[in-house]
Amino acid sequence: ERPALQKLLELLLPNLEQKDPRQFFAWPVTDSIAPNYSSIITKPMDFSTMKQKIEDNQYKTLQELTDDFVLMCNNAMTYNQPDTVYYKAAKRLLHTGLRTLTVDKVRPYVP
Ligand SMILES: NC(=O)c1ccc2nc(N)sc2c1
Repeated sequence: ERPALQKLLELLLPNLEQKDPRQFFAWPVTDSIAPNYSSIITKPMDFSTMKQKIEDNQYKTLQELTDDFVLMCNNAMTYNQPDTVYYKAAKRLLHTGLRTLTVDKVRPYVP
């Protein structure tokens, strides 16, 4: 049986993945493409892992998925230097992705 939250997350994830057209965040980063990655980044995260966690019903709230999304972006801004395509893509993804995940609480709706 698929809980309502799981269905919502299955709808949201593709929207976030589309914001990463170069698929820098699609799969776990390997030490072969990123030297010493596993010794620098203690909690790796990527979209394929997030998808598996959704399917395994491991997210109990939207905030938990949001936390993994932020972790994924911050990892890239930790490992990669600011002048790299990876850092710049992570910074942009973080901001555009958070708009999708965060209902706009700043300006309450005035009917
Ligand atoms: N998500 C990342 O931090 C990331 C992704 C891909 C990639 N390819 C490299 N040669 S370094 C690198 C870092």
